[in-house]
Amino acid sequence: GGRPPGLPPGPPGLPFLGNALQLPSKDAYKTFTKWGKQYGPIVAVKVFSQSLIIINSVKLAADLLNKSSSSTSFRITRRMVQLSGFDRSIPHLQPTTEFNKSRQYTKMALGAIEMTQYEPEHQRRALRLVIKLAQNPKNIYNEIGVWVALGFEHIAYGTDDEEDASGFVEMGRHALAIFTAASDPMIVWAVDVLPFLRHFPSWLPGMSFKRKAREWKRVLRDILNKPFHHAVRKINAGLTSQCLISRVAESHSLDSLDEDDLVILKNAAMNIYIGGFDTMTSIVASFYLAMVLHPEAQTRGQQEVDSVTGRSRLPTFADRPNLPYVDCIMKEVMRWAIPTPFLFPHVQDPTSDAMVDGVFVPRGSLLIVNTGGIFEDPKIYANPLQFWPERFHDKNLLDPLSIAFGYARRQCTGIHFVEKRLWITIATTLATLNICPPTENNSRMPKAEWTDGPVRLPLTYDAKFNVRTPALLET
Ligand code: HEM
Repeated sequence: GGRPPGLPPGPPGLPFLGNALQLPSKDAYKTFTKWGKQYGPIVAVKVFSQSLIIINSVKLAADLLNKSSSSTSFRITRRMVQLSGFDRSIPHLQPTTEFNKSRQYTKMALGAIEMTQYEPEHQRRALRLVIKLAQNPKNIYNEIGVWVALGFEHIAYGTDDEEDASGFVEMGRHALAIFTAASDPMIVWAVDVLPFLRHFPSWLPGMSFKRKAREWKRVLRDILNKPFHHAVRKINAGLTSQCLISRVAESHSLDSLDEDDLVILKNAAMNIYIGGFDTMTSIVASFYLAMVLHPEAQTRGQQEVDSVTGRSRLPTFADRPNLPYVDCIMKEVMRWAIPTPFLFPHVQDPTSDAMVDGVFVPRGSLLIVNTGGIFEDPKIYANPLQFWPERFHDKNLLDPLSIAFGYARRQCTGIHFVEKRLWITIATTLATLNICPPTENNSRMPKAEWTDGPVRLPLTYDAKFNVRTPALLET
């Protein structure tokens, strides 16, 4: 059939399959950028019967996802997500009352005010990471990953680091791996394409998804319940520090929640706990990678921090107005190494088509913002592949943090957390460490390369973390 008027242009596809065979299996955002150059800032492709609208323009993204957010905040329904029970976690909830409630809960722990009250804890935890890296530079990823996980465990469930003997970090990682496999828009499970398969018994060939879904459900049940009950036991014994569960206990009393509210609360806590594992590990690891590769930026950052602290104390949030270059580094890391190069697709209301800025958006289309492509657009950022924090002295330049976290009512619930935790981690690192290549002769210089997928991480690399201000690490 012909294209409806107003449907954006795009690569021609095959009958039935549409553009399925052209869908990139690697570096999707680079293919989206290439299509953008070829067909314009908005591109339509079809995979089987599913329309994808790829947005390569900041203005169109805002018009579609902010201004028209009441009809563009849906999510795609994935069978594996439903079968395994992850459909009640925020990224997959449709914009319903449950969705609003769940986001309301996460705000009680991650809101702007809560994150400001949490500043002393952000400072303590940034210092803890720096000490860990100085002590054990052999396994950067593991140190950062465990540090990230324990940080969220504290915010969601009020646990102290020592308590992780309970194994919640491993449990969280396992649950996140499952969530990712079930949700990855580039992985097509047979049951997603041919939904009737779910009615077949699991012992038939090709039905392994059923067994998988059952196994995943068990993991999900543990991650929803075990840390939650641990928190409740501690609250009842009067032992917890402030966390999501304790805040809810104070404001509503946990006993007053009905069965359904309890499920919503457990899912919200779980979303706080594992929602930021990969993105946060990615951005922190990319910051250290940038420092290894760009000693000039590192030195400039260290000089700025030293000029404010006199090397006699650690930086604090009160210093932020006097540390503009630290802000530049944060923005540049987010731009250069965006963990989520194409957001998490929104979906146009499955019951109605839309016309936005003269663009026809068929009902149920996947709306994919190519953030990674926008961050590498030379018309916005000169020499985009270069890591160069100084570019952000220009106050008119698009702030990457203003679009990296997505749009309107689906905007990332972790945004205030990241803005605080990442900033203080950068400032504390500059104050205390020299990050160097792993060998003197630069023979094992890390590369600026990332894994593929909806959340990308820098490829593993080695670095040296030399302490430059030992007195500041003595706590
Ligand atoms: C550098 C770090 C992070 C980046 C780049 C990031 C990015 C994103 C993006 C692009 C989305 C999709 C927004 C949209 O659909 O418009 C998202 C959603 C989400 N993020 Fe983050 N995120 C980060 C950290 C975190 C953290 C720390 C948490 C929690 C502690 C978190 C929890 C969530 C949740 C629950 C959603 C789903 C929101 C919804 O569907 O309504 N993220 N994030």
